Amino acid sequence: MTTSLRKWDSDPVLTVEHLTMRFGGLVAVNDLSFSVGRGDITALIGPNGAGKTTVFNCITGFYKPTTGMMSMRPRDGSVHLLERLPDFIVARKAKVARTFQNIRLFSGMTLLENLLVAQHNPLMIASGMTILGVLGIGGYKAKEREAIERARYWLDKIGLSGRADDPAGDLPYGAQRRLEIARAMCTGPDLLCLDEPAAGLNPRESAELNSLLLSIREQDGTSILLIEHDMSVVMGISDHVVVLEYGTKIADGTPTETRNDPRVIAAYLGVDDEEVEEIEHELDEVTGSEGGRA
Ligand SMILES: Nc1ncnc2c1ncn2[C@@H]1O[C@H](COP(=O)(O)OP(=O)(O)OP(=O)(O)O)[C@@H](O)[C@H]1O
Repeated sequence: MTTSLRKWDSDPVLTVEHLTMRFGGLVAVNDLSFSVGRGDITALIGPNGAGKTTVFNCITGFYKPTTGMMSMRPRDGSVHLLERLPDFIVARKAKVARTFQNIRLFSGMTLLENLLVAQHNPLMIASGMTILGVLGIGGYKAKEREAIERARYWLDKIGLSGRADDPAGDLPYGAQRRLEIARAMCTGPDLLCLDEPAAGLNPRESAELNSLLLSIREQDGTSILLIEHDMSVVMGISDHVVVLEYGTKIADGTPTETRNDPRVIAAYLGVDDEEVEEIEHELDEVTGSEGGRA
């Protein structure tokens, strides 16, 4: 990818500037700035405790950051400063959806019901919160039909149409993960934030996940920000990788650039600062030159 194609510079959907999050004396995220390109798959990676989930919690309004600014620009041309919004407005107006590290489906509800619950807000608004909605007067019936169609579209896309009426809790683990992504997509987001979507998946499920995320990017035009430890997912499908260590950004670039960055290698191998130069030297020998790394 050449510099001119870096969407995160030329057309960012999300810009995070000088984000800091402190918990008492602990600085979980330290003066972090990065952008997510519109239509890109961006991976936020780093060792355990690096601050990745905290960044997600700030973006999605679960935490109010200590300092910093996060601007979200959905396709409708609006601009939203996420640090000023409560979480339900982040989802509804700024069009940011998320999944969590631990699956949070309604396991007793059917697959279809899980996808309809995600669309509860627009349905309530269409009902006018009145008896008219219950009677099917006004736009409620049409909105309800749209919600069912959207749910069926996503069930089809994740390959689970045949199980629409089964309880979500009966699905195998990998299918539950896909259902969570479908549920987030039913809210019509411009930015989909996924917290370790490949955790616990076997290689076949991991490959299915990669295809699903690529098709979300290509067919639905939704930008994706994902936290992931599975390097086959990160390196296989990402356009852009941002690396954190102890809350601080240590690398930001294409997958190839970050994979070969000595600071990233050092962070993952857990080596000391002095050893980074040695690794840098070894990498130069392998790649032939400084420029060969990118
Ligand atoms: N609500 C909280 N209160 C206090 N400390 C917190 C809170 N949330 C996170 N932390 C601390 O902030 C640091 C970053 O945690 P975070 O969960 O963001 O890391 P992570 O990179 O997502 O880790 P992992 O890959 O293990 O999920 C850790 O030291 C964690 O203990």
